[in-house]
Amino acid sequence: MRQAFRQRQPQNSEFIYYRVSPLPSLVIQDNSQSHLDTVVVDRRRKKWRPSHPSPPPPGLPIVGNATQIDPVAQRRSFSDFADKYGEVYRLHLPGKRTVVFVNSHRLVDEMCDEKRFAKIPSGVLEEIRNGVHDGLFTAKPGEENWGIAHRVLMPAYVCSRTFGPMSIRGMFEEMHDISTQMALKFARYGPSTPIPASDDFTRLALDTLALCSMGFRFNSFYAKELHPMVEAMGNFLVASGKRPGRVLPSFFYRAEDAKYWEDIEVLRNTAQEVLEARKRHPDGRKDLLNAMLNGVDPKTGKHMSDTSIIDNLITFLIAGHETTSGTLSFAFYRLLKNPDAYRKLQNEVDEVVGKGPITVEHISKLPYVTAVLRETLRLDSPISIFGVTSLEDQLLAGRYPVAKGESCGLFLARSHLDPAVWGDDAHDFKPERMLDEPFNKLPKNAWKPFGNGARACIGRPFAMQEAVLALAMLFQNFNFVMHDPTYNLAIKQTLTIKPDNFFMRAIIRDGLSPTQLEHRLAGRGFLEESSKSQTEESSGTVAKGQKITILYGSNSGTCESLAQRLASDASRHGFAVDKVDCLDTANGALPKNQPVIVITASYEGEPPDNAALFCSWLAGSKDEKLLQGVDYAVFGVGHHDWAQTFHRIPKLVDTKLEENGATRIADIGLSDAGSTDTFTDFETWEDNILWPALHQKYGTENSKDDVQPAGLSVEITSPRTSTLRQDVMEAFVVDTRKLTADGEPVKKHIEIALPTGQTYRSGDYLAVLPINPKVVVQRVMRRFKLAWDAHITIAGAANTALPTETSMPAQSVFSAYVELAQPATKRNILTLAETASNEEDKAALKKYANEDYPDVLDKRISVLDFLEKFPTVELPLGMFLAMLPTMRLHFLFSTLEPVLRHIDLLRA
Ligand code: HEM
Ligand SMILES: Cc1cc2nc3c(=O)[nH]c(=O)nc-3n(C[C@H](O)[C@H](O)[C@H](O)COP(=O)(O)O)c2cc1C
Repeated sequence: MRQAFRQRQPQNSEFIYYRVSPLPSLVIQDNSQSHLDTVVVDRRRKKWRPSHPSPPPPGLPIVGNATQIDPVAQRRSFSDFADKYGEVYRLHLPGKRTVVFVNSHRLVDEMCDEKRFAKIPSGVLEEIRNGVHDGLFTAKPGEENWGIAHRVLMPAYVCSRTFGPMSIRGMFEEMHDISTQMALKFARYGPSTPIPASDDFTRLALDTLALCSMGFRFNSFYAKELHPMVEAMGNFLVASGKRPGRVLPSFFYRAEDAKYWEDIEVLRNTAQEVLEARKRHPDGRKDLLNAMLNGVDPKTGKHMSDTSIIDNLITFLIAGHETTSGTLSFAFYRLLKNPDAYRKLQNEVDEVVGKGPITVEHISKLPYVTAVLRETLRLDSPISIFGVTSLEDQLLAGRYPVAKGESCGLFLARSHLDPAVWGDDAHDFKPERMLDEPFNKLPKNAWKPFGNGARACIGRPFAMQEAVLALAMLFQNFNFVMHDPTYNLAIKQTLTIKPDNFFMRAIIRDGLSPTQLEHRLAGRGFLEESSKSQTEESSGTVAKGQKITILYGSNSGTCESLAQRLASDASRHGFAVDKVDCLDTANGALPKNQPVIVITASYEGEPPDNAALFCSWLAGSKDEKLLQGVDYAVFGVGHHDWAQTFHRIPKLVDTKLEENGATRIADIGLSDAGSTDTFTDFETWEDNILWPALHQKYGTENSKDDVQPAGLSVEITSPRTSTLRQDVMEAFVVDTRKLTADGEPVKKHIEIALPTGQTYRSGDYLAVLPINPKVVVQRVMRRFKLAWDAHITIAGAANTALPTETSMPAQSVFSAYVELAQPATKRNILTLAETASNEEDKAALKKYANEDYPDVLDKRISVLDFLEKFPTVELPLGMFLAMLPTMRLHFLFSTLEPVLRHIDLLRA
C-alpha cells in the first residue's frame, strides 16, 4: 500500500490528507479541484479545498479521458488541455492508469531531476521494446546492456577527433554522399516539380543512418519500392503506436499481431545478416557497427553481445530517422515563412562555404545554420513529449501531488513556449536567440528536444552534423519556394511529428545545370557545358525570338493572370518566354541578356506570399554593381483603400532594382484595382509602353504572320459516351413545340438535325442517351449534403461501369452517368430499411418492399424518393451509387417522315 502524505493547504490552516490511488478511498470529480484530479481524499475527511482553481478534464467512467484524446493528433489534444488547464493536469486512462502532464518550464525543470523522476518505458515504448528489447531507447533503469552500450557508444558519438576509436566527424564523407544524392535528385526534378519535403528528408535520414551505422545502402533515392527492412520498420512503428490503445481482448487482434511479429522478424533477421557479414569480412570502416563490435566497456571490460548489437542497430534506425527528417522539414517550413532568417542563413553559407565543396571543417563555422536548427527544435520538437516516472510520492512546485510510480509527460510543445523563459514573442521564429551566446545562457532545462540526463539522445551530434550539412549543401546550391505559397503548417503525427502535405520547389542557383552541380558537389570544379541550352543562355536568343522572363508576386491571382497573359502575347511581339514563375524563384538570381518583367501586388504594405524571399533579398542589397546587365520593367497592382501603402511593393521593387545596378527599360505601370479595370490598364501599358520600349531596346518587331492573340491550346473531349460504352453521336435539337393544351398530358413536337454522316428512314428508332433534370440532381446533392463543387472518385477495384480512379464533379456523375428516376427494387428498399435508424421507418420500408411493392412500380418511386421520404435512412453515398443503374439509351420512335436531314418526333 502506498504511503499517504499530508500537505498544508495554502488557502487555509487545515491539514488535508491526500492519498494517491489505488487506495480504497474517494476519487473526487469536483470542478473546484486542482488539475491533478486523482487527488484522493481520505474517507474520514470528505471536505477538500482546491490547491489550484482550474478543474481537471472531466472524463468518463472506466475509459477516463481516453476518448478525449484525438488518436491521430494527440499533440493537438494535449495542447487544448494545456490551454484549458494551465501548467499541469492529470489524465485518466483505461486500466486505472494516470498521466500527469506538465507544460511550463519550471515543472519540466523539476521533472528533469533524475533523483526524483526516471525514464521507465511504458505505452508505445513498451511495444517497441518487443522488437528491440533492452536497446538504448527502450531499456529499463539498471539494465546491464544499456550501461555497456551507452559507455561503448558515447565516445563514438562525440563530435571531436580526439575522442574514442572513431567519431561522428569520421562519418562526414558518407553523410555527404547521401546528401549529394538528395541534392542531385532535387536538381533533376527541375524547378517546377513539387518536392514532398518530409518524404525526401526521410529518405536522407534513413539512408544516412543505415550507411553510417552498418555500411548498408537502402538506396531510397533510386529505388521505387521501399527496402523490405524499411517497410517492416514502418509497419512495426505504426502497430506499436496502436497497440497501447486496444480495448478488446487480444483474440480480436490475432491477424495484426501475427504481422507485428513477422515485421519484427524481418528487422532482426536483416540486422543479424549485416552483423554476420561484417564478422565474416571485418573491415576498417568508421561506423557504429564496428564501434559496437570492437568497443570494450571501460567499466565492466565487457563487449556488447550480438543480441544487444542487433537491438541497437535497429534502435538507431527507429530513433534517428523520423526525428532528423522532421527537424529538416520543419526547418524548411520555418525558413520559407521567415525571409529574413532565410537570407541570413544563405548569406552565412555563401560566406563560409562559397562555391566550392562543403567540408567537415565548415560544419562548426556555421553558427546561424546551427541556430536555425535549434530554434526549429524549440518550436517544432519532433518528439514533442517525453515520459518519466515518479520515483516517490511527491509534490510538484510544492503543491501538485504526484504518486510514486505515476507516469508523467513533459510536454515540450508547451514548455518551449513558456513566456517566462522565451518572452512574449515565444511563438516567433527567431534563430538569433539560439546563437551560442544567448543559447548558453538559457535557464537549465529550458530547451529539451533531445531529452534528459543519462537517457538523453545519444544521436544528437550525429543528427546535428547531418542536418547542418544538408541545410548548407541545399542552400549553397538551391533557392526554395513553397509549392503552395498559402500553405500553413499542418502536423502529421506518428511516433514523432512532421509537417503534413508540405511541398516545396528547388531552383538551382548560379545558373548551373544538374551535371554542373554534380561536378561542384564532387569538388571537381566548374564544368563547361557545350549543350545547346548553355549557348542559348549566353546569347539570350532562341529560335523563336529574344528570350524574356516574366515574374509575378500574387496572392489572389490577379498578377499571376496578368503574367500569363503577357506570356501568351510575347510571341506576337518577337519574344520567346524563358520562364513565367513567382518572384521567389528569382531570389538572388535575376537573368541577364534578356528583359525581366515584374508584375506584383502588395498586402498591408508587404510582399505577396510568393514574393517575400525575393523582396527580402532585394531590400537587403545595396550594391550598385550587383544587378548590372539586368534589364527590367515593373507593373504594379494595388488598391487605394490601403492609402499609406498604396503600390508600395511594385514601387519598392522598381527603385531597388535600379539602385542595385539593373536598367529600367520602361516606366513603371500602375493600376488601382479599386477604381479601374486592371486588365485594361495592363493592356494599355503593354501596348503603349512596354512593347515599344522592348522593341527599341532589343530590335524586335511584331510578328507579321501571327497577329491574333495566341490563346490556349484546347482539346475537347466528351468521355461520357465512351465510358458508358454507348455508340451515340451529338445531334442538335432545332425546334421544340408543345402540342397539347395546358392541363392535358404534355406532348411535344421535337425537331432534330442529324449529325453528319447519319441517315434516317421513317420507322427507324432514335436512341437518346439522356441527362437527368437539374432539379433532380440538386435533390441528390442536398440529400447527401454535397457541396456544389464536390468531386467523387470511385476506387479502382469496384465493379461498376462508372469511371474509376478519376476525380469527377458529383454534379456530372448524377447528371449524366446514373439513372436517378428508376423505381427502387425490392432489394434496394430492404437495404434502405437496414440503414434506417428508426424502427417505424424500418417497418414502413419493409412494407414497401413486400405488400406495397406494386405501388412502388406504379408510382415509379425511386431510391432518391425513398431517401427523401425517410430522413433517418443513413445510406452511404457509395451504396447509393451502387444501387443506381448506369445511364442507358432511351429509345424513341419517330412518327413523321424525315425532312431533309432533320427528323421530327413526337415525345409524350
Ligand atoms: C534531431 C534529431 C533527433 C531528435 C530531436 C532526437 C530526440 C531524442 C529524444 C527526445 C530522446 C529521449 C527519448 C526519451 O526520453 O524517451 C532521444 C533518445 C535517443 N535517441 Fe535521439 N533524437 C534525434 C536523432 C537521433 C539519431 C540520429 C539517433 C541515432 C543515431 C538517435 C538515437 C537515440 C537513442 C539511441 C536514444 C536513447 C538514448 C538512451 O536512452 O540511452 N537519435 N532522442
Ligand atoms: C488584405 C489586403 C491587403 C492589401 N494591401 C494593399 C496594400 O498595402 N497596398 C496596395 O496597394 N494594395 C493592397 N491590397 C490590394 C491588392 O494588392 C490588390 O487587390 C491586388 O489586385 C491583389 O493582387 P493579386 O490578386 O495578384 O494578389 C490589399 C488587398 C488585400 C485583400
